[in-house]
Amino acid sequence: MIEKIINELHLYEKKLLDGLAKNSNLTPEEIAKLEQMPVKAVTSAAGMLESKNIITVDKTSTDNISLSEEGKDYALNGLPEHRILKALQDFSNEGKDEVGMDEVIERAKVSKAQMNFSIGILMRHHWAKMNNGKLAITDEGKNADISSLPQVKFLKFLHDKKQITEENIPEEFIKVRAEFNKRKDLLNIKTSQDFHFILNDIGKKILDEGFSIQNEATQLTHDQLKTGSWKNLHYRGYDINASAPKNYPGKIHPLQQTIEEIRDIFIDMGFDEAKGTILESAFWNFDMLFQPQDHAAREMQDTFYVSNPSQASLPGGDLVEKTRAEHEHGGNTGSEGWNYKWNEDIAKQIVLRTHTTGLSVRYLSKHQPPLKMFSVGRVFRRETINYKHLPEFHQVEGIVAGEDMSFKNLLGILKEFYRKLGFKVRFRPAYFPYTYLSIESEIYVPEKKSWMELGGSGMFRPEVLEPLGIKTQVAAFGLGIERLAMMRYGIEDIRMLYQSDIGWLRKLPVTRNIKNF
Ligand SMILES: N[C@@H](Cc1ccccc1)C(=O)O
Repeated sequence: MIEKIINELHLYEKKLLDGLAKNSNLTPEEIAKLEQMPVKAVTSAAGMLESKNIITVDKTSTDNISLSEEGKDYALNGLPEHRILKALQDFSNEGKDEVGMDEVIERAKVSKAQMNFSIGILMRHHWAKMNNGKLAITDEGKNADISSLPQVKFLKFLHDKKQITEENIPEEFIKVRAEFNKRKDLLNIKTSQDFHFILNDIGKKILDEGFSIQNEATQLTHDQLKTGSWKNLHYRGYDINASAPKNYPGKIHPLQQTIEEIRDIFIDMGFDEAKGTILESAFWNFDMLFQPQDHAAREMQDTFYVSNPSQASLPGGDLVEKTRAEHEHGGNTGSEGWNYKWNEDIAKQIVLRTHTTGLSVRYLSKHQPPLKMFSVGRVFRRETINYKHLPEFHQVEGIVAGEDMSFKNLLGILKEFYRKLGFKVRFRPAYFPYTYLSIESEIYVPEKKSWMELGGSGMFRPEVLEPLGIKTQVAAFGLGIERLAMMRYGIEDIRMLYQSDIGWLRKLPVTRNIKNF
């Protein structure tokens, strides 16, 4: 029985017992020195031994009392109430038994607050009374011997001693000591802990039995393995209950995770992925989308314009002239167009793309229907930042073009896409210069009790399709991604997606795909 206990003792436990065998009155620091181990190891080994009922740890805490800075000041210059009493005594000796407050304050060198606080004490001791707003000294006040007051003596005592433990305070000061407890900031009290280890019966038996202290092998060396000396080493047992540090494995950022899932969904639905650039000419970003050159979205306060490079080149062929025709008079579509003079220079401006829809028309300029294309990318708008707006965010853009493509098909595609992500959305009529019919998808946010816009879509207008030579219907959509990520991960503020505060990220599960969460 005892042997089993001894076998299970850790090195530091043995060392502690060994120390106690030499002298049972040692402090943790003394044992640490004697047994060559850290003090912390002594206290934690003591805890282990106590839990095994081998020793008892007797913890005593001692309060060490000393004067605070304020206390020291009072020890040297007197407590405020005593300084006031002294001032009143002096005034009385000069023949003045009633003195105005301000005069007393000045002579006693106390603050107004100290004065207010002291008046109560002076009256309680019957040293002074208030008389028409003046302080009047009493006979008791006149005869009081300040230097023999217990408060004065105790302060002086503490000042001379510098520090004293609670138990060693002399009898005569016990009452003032308690009184000082009620006065804030006079005393500093530091509590120190003392440990005393007492061997229990099992502890004594262990020492009678005796044990050897072998240093334990922690890391095996090449040599020990080669020579076979590892066979004779003493190994420390594993403590499977020991707490281990928390592990935070790397994981894909929720926004990236959402993007990858969206990609998977469109690829599953048979879409081809296209990629574009962040810098885009106004021609592709706006003009090709039949967005008039005086359209509000093109203003500086909505769009980031790039000054270097200052101009984009426009595509060759007749695309530019056809676009001019759409804007000026609607081309051959039967539309009137916007009825203004289209300016090539404005189309040459370079912007940080405000949407990914420019990419869709670029794609249509190179590919003929039937086709299904999607693209994920960053877009930029001069937005005021708040819980659902950022000046930079991601969109998933897409077009579906084909003979039988209809507006109903578009609704079906959108519905299916959101369903696959786990969302139910509603559609609201909307307006975009380049689509008709146009809709906006919205999702309900219970926390905000309101609907949040997720993105626009619609059927490209003839004015968009004619210059491209596209003869079929084209359904198009451009959907925000950050807001979807917000909803999926229960984030109330879109900014969290871009903050380096990783607290909330750590709590997320380490799954690549949480499609059916
Ligand atoms: N480009 C629009 C969305 C959209 C795309 C395609 C068609 C219609 C609307 C936006 O940024 O909000």
